[in-house]
Amino acid sequence: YSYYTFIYKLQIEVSNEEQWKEALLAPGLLVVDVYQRWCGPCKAVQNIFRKCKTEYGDDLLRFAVAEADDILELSSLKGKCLPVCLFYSGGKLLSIVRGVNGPLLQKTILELVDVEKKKQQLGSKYVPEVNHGTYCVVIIKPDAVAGGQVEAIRKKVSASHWILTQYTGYFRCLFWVISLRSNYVQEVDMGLSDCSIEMDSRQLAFFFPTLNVTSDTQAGSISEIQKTLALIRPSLLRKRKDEILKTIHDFGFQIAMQREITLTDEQAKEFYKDHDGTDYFPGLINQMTSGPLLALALTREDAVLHWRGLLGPKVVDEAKEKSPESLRAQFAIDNVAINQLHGSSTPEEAQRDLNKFFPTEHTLAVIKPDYTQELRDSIINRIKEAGFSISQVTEKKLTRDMAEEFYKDHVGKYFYNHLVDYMSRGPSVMMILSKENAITEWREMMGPTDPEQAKQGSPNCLRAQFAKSILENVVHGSSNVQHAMDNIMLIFGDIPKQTLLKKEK
Ligand SMILES: Nc1ncnc2c1ncn2[C@@H]1O[C@H](COP(=O)(O)OP(=O)(O)OP(=O)(O)O)[C@@H](O)[C@H]1O
Repeated sequence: YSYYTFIYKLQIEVSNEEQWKEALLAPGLLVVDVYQRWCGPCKAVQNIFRKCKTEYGDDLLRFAVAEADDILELSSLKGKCLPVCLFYSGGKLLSIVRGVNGPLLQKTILELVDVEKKKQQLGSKYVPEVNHGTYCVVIIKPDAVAGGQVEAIRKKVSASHWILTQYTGYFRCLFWVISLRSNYVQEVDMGLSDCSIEMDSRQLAFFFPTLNVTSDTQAGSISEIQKTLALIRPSLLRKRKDEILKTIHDFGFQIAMQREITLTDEQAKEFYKDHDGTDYFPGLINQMTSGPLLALALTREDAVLHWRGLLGPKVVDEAKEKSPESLRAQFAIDNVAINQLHGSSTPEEAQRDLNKFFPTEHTLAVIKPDYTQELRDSIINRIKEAGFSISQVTEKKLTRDMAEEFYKDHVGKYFYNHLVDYMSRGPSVMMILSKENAITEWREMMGPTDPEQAKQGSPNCLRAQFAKSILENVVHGSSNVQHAMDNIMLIFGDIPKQTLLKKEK
């Protein structure tokens, strides 16, 4: 097309890719009526366009007609031209209006021309306004979740003008709320038959009862943080450990706990006892015991469903064929028929799985003498906030004999007598803390022995914040399972031992 046709004709005709590119690059708003050969361009919309041109007409508003068959980008509209009008600026699709809807066409043109004017006036200072009122619910159906298509769908959403603001799991579906990044209505074509998108306030209210659609999109409350168990099987762990850990991280999971472990035949059979008798059972057990595997406790919102969604089909060949993007396809190991990644199927199963690989541990925590009531309460609050349960608690003054026994490993050190004096001069708070990984996590909360070193390396730890000196360093924690058992016995005697053993079962 030429400058002259543009001036004299209301709509330029675009009939090949070159013209399409040229039309998209020109400045201002481009309104394209997409038609199909058998019905021709829509006469009714031309009247509306002419009216708009006279009313708002300036060189920021251009019209075109294009045949769906001629242009690759428009080919998805074949059979759907009712008519369909597309609105472009700077080569980007901004909005779609279907059908001869005069008021909507006029309103859309007016709003978008207005945006073009602002862009022209403000240049690089122009910031698009965000319309918080436009929300959609995306339902990702079970087949798509199980088929490992979640990530492909997420990419499509974020490549468009939509932002994922909330998500939740329900039955075996994922529900997302997406909201518009920009100021106009736009349809999203996910190009996936498994994904239905609907705009319906009843759905929103049902699945996201706390969503406040008038609030800032980022402030919407994200669903609960969950934990799930992921297993990286021995062959993958040997060959591509760093890569799979990076991928897990990239997908927004935190690794709350990890443990490398070589399972015995018995342990593997117990873990997969529901699969006993299947033809793949011997291969699975063989693979599970062929070396160390890595057990991970992964956390993020809806961790269980998200991790399952990424894994894809269980059978490696099926994963490769149907969901090549899925992790089981991406991280398949040559000549190994068993998939390399496990994930719990439900939150209940996740809890059971996690307990197997990260059993509840008990540790002895002590708030050392001279604490104030306020300090005691604030340390106990921190303990609870960190997710420990306090299985037993007592306040008691150690006798000198008990203090000597408690710190017997330090006999002969220059600070030993001072330490025994300090520990026996007033009451201490003695607690049994229970949690997976309790020993390590409580020691991390305490921080290094010397508060000066603690202030440098971990300023939020208890010793950095409350310790007076390396000797009077506020808190104690067992250093290993044996110490924990010995000291719990020393302080609490026989009864809790039985309680603890019962809990461990
Ligand atoms: N160099 C030192 N000078 C003075 N006191 C020390 C010194 N090193 C350790 N202590 C005291 O002895 C306690 C036991 O020392 P240890 O090396 O076991 O440290 P910890 O395991 O960090 O502390 P805890 O056993 O009390 O949990 C310390 O908490 C501290 O009260």
